[in-house]
Amino acid sequence: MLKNPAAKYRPFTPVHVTDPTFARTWPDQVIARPPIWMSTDLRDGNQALFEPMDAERKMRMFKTLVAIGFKEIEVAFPSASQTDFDFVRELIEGGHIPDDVTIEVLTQARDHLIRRTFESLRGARRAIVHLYNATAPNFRRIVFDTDQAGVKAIAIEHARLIRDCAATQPDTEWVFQYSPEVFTGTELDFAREVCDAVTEVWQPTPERKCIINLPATVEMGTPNYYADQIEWMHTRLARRDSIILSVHPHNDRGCAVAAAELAVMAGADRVEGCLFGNGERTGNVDVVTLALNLYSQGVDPGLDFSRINDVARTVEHCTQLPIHPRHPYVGDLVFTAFSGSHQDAIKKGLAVQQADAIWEVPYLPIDPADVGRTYDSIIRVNSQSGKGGIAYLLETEVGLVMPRRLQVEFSGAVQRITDATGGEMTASALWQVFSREYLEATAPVRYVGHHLFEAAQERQGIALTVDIGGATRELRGEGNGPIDATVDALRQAGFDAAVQHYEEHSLGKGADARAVAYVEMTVPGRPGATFGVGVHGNIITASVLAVVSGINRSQAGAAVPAAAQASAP
Ligand SMILES: CC(=O)SCCNC(=O)CCNC(=O)[C@H](O)C(C)(C)COP(=O)(O)OP(=O)(O)OC[C@H]1O[C@@H](n2cnc3c(N)ncnc32)[C@H](O)[C@@H]1OP(=O)(O)O
Ligand SMILES: CC(C)C(=O)C(=O)O
Ligand SMILES: [Mg+2]
Repeated sequence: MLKNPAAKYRPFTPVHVTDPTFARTWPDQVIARPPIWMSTDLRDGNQALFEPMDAERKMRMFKTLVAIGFKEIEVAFPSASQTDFDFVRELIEGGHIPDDVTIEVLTQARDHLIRRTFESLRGARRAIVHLYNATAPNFRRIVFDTDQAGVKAIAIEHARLIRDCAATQPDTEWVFQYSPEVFTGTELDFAREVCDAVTEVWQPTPERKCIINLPATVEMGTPNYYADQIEWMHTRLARRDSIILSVHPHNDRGCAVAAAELAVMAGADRVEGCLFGNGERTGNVDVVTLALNLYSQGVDPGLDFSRINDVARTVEHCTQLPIHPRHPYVGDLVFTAFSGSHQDAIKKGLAVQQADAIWEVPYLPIDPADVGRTYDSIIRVNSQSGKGGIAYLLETEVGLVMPRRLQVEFSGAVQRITDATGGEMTASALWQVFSREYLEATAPVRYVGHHLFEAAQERQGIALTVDIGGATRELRGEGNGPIDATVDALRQAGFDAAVQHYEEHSLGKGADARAVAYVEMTVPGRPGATFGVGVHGNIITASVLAVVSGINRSQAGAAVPAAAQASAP
């Protein structure tokens, strides 16, 4: 890279420098309704592929665009190839175009290409013929080897030919569209001069409008510059009431979505783009993001992405290009949170969100369900996660509703693993860790069985059979309930502890339902509390197991008590 890029690159010239009388109003505008959408997936998107779509892919893309709700679809550059020409014929002759959908085709400003274009459209009910020629200074000089008058003459001459060709096919309702290619790099007054000259030929009326499309063929400046250019044209074009003002942003600087939104605020009526931003180089503007941005503001975009994954798979099939996992609204990871505080907020948000209320779940700009995504993969657990995500996954996938302090305790165990492995943990991996940590600890005490009996003064008695260090022991205890009695029995073997908190709930439903019991225990002489967990088909057994689990966990690293050793055979 150059130390002094100014030696090679020119900065963009702001509109107010070339026209000091210009006073922008777009920053105060709010987009309250959608623009007219035009999909150019089958033209600009198609011309940018390693392998342009074949007939099957084109038809599949066309039907998908129709199903989404596009009413204007640029279907081909018919004079470019037989495939494109045949596709237009197939759409018309095969009756594939719904009455409320208008097809559009592109042509260069060259006689034989225009004539071939009209041939492809024979029999169409309604069609938009899109004429373009580059108007920017470097194109005038390098591509056309001409001056302003020369490129203006090309536009006028071929606008006339289009008008005349259309007159020979009067059964079709024609709409004309003109694009001064590389509008973003064209002197504004010259762009206006050429557009005015074209509309002078076409003589549009408020009832039969033509389309003037102002492409950011190459995105050259910040989106506010594009908005200024659009507002300048919007307020200065001749026959404005007879023009649908269209924009066509590309994404060279990564700002196409912003440019399109600001352009609509600046007076554009229509936006051309592609699904998920396919298109030349860095792509055309992503119409899906634009539409769902509107949706997230409470504005119906008029395009239906309620099955966005299906649309994504179709686009990937047709373009043979992958969609990035972080692509807005559609990427595999965009409704996923890895970091702990995000997971915690999402979990809390989802818990309180009412189905018919204003969406307020933190970190998720829209409800994933609205675009056919599920909550399943929202929360994932890795080394950046905290207790919230872990608890959410175990609750939704396994049915475990952990007490809050257990969540904190268990997240430490998970953290040690994710720190060591660096990887993600699925719900089933978390359950394995949980089982190992709480349910499978059998030392120093392994539960063998128990039976309850009534002790004196209506107290609960327990005969608890355990294995300690390989020796089977029967411990007897009493208490005001089974848990208290189990604690008492284990005390006989030297395992002293007190239960501070107890919770139990069912795991699963119906005949297969089991109970899960959580006990929080303290041990004399040891700081803090420890959890024990038991899972069993019988709720009492689950509680007894929870106490044994708590004893084992609280004994980790401690010497086996003398009472336990003394009585071992
Ligand atoms: C910004 C855009 O996306 S514009 C759309 C671009 N899309 C495509 O080009 C895809 C389809 N294109 C094609 O199949 C071919 O390029 C065709 C059929 C249009 C033309 O093919 P060819 O005649 O062989 O020309 P080629 O592909 O080399 O294009 C360059 C020629 O087009 C001319 N040209 C470029 N744009 C225009 C225009 N809008 N109007 C008139 N001529 C133009 C150039 O001056 C050049 O002419 P030259 O050969 O006399 O120097
Ligand atoms: C043909 C025109 C509209 C185009 O695709 C562009 O300028 O990007
Ligand atoms: Mg383009």
